[in-house]
Parts: sequence; structure tokens; C-alpha cells
Amino acid sequence: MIERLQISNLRNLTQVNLHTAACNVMIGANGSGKTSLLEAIFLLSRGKSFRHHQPKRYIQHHQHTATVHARLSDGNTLAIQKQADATTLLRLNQSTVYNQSILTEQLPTLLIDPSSMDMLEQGSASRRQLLDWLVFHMKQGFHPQWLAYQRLLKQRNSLLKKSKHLTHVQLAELRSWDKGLGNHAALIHHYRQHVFTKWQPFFADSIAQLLPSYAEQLSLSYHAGYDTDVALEVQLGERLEQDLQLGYTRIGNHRADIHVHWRSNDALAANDTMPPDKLPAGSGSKQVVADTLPILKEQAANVLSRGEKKLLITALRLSQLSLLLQTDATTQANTNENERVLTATPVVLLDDITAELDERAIEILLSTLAKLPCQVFMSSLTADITPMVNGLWSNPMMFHVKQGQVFPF
Ligand SMILES: Nc1ncnc2c1ncn2[C@@H]1O[C@H](COP(=O)(O)OP(=O)(O)OP(=O)(O)O)[C@@H](O)[C@H]1O
Repeated sequence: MIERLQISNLRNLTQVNLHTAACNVMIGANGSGKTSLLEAIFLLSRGKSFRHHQPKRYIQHHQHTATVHARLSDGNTLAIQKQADATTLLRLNQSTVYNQSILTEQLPTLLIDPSSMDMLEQGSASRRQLLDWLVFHMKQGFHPQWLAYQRLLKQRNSLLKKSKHLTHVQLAELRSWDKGLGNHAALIHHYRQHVFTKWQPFFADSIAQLLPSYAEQLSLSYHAGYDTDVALEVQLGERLEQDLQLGYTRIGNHRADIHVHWRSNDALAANDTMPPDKLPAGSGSKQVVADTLPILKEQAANVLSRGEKKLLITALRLSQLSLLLQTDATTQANTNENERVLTATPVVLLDDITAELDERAIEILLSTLAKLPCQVFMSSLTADITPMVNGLWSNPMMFHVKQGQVFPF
């Protein structure tokens, strides 16, 4: 848990120095710096911002570096300094470290950002990251495999991009990379699938709480990014010509995805909710259709309303946290699945939830978080949320954020 947080020159936060508690509420007007404060914690944990990839966007104007420093309750200190050219300096207990994953492990950070609709609707990258966050924190062996896979993939893609016809030497090199990719792929898929299977019931629980009318109707599926019945190495060899034409590697773990599906409860229910223009052609009266209509299946994003999508995104994140925290440490230690035992307290960042979720959803979310051994930082435009927070946490800290300065409330 973060006990003390220091931020320098990150957006409008010139110098911030805070003592923090298990629950921290940042209250302030638009543009006061609330999200920047959450961004700082995320940056320390993940080495990147959730808003912009380029450091020059979040380093304070006219400054060369942005720094975030935290002292944790276990005595460890973590620091990150970002320069405008993206050079990163990382420190753990005054020693320089060269791997962001060391800080990530010390400070697991989960952003619950209901407005991030792109997670459901755009490319697969953010959904893959969602799954990989969980896999990273649950499987010790995942990250090294993933790094090695990324390295080989980068080499392969740069060769594919360079030339449409390979020399014998290049072909031999590519074959050896494909072998390596195949070995890493099998393990990465194994870790992802194992974690995914554990995640599903937690997701179902969160849906039952946050979107009860969709309980039993929403489900997750995992796609490996390639046909896992055949070794990736073999498939890469078979489709080399196509990859050469494309100039990149089309299949593999880097194309993995998770989908959220919606299905009708039964044909009759589906019939009742379907507008007439969506009924199958020639279906005649509703009764006739009820007998013949198949169970409907769709991507959830095509069915849910905007507000429901926010609840779904919240359920995805919350269920990950519940799984991570409720996985019994002894079970983990006793299994042979290369499990990582979570030693640090996860930090949950809630950005402007009062603007995004209705009161019932906020209450479910906060009461679930208050029962979990995690630390919470949340931002809000108004102090309306304070009675609920005071009822759920003992001694929460309220801060007033004003023009980049943070004061105890
Ligand atoms: N690189 C930068 N240097 C200095 N200030 C910046 C930089 N980038 C953004 N800002 C300013 O930082 C301020 C804080 O923004 P932030 O998004 O943290 O506010 P917020 O309190 O979360 O607002 P809202 O409630 O509207 O979401 C904004 O006024 C913005 O103009």
C-alpha cells in the first residue's frame, strides 16, 4: 500500500507530497489535476500513462522530466523519472533497476475507467492487455516468455517488412525464430488459458451484481490468436508467403483476444425483445417465430446500451481484482502451475466514477472494494460521494485538488 506519494512536474502537478490511506478521495473542479494524480500512480506502476504514450504530453510544460516517488507500507520505495525523449529511470530502494516489471510487481495497479469503451469496440490490443494484466500477476513465468516472444516477433516483422524474397541465409534465420516463437507461444497460451478459466466464474459473479438482468446472458471467450491444435512454428512456415506479402506476422499470441458475448435466454424471450425488422425474413406472427427462432448470439457491445457497457467494463476489471485477491496463497504455492503469489497490495484507481456510473453501481463497486484488501484512489468533481466512503472505510483521506495543488479536506 502506498503510504506516501510525491509527484513532480506531471501536467499541472508541480510538487505534490501526500500521506495516503487505504481509501483516498480526490475532489476538485474540472482541470484541477485529479486525473493527473491517478495518472502519476499508474505511471509509477506500469511505466506508461493511460492517457498518452508520449512523455512530452504529460511532462509539465517547460520542464524536462516528470517524477513520481512512493513509499510503501512494507518500507520499499519506488520511483520513476520520465524524460521528454522517453528515457526512463527506475529506482527500487535507491537502486537503479532496468525492468519496469519489478516496479509493477511491487505496485499492482488497476484502473477502473468505465468510459473506456474502446476496450469493447476497437482493436484487440486493450482486451489483450486486460487479460495479460491478470496473467502477469498470477503466473510467474508469463512475463519472461512474453518478452522473449515480443523480441523474436519484432525481428521477424522487420525482416518481412524489408524484403518479399528471402535469401537462404534469411530463410534459415527466420526458421530458427519461428521455432523460438512456437515454443514461447505454447507457454504463453497455456498461462493465458489457465488464468482465463479461473477468471470466468468471477466475471459471472460481477455481472450478477452489476448487471443482474444480464446474469447468465453475458459470457467471455478467449481466442489464442492461432490454431492451438497445430504448433505455431508449423503454421508460420505454412503461411510464410502470405506474411511476406503482408509484411508482418498475421497469426500468433500477439493476435490473442477476449470477447464478451451476449446470448438470449431462450427463443421466446429473444422474440419478445426483437424489433419486428430484426425478425427472420418470412417469420410471420410472433408466435410462429417463437417456435422456430434460434437462440440469439451477438457481441455484447452490439446489444448493450452505453450505460450498460460502462457497467460491463467495470465488471471486467472488478472481477479480475476479486480473482487476484481471493486466490488463496496456499493453493497458489502448492500448485505446479508457476503461480505468482501476490505479496503487494493492489492499488485501484477510479477516475470520476460519479460521472460515469449510477448510484446503485457506485455503491456495489465501492462496497466490493471496501471488502477487498486493496488500496483505492478515486477522483470526484463533488463531495457527494463522501458519506458513502465514510460509511465503507474507516479513516478515509479526503483531498481537495485545486489548480495542481492538493490539500487535506
Ligand atoms: N503537459 C502539461 N503541462 C502542464 N499542464 C498540463 C499539461 N497537460 C495537461 N495540463 C493541464 O493539467 C490540468 C489537469 O488536468 P486533469 O485531467 O488532471 O484534470 P481533472 O481534475 O482530472 O479534470 P476533469 O475533472 O475535467 O477530468 C488541465 O488543466 C490541463 O490543461
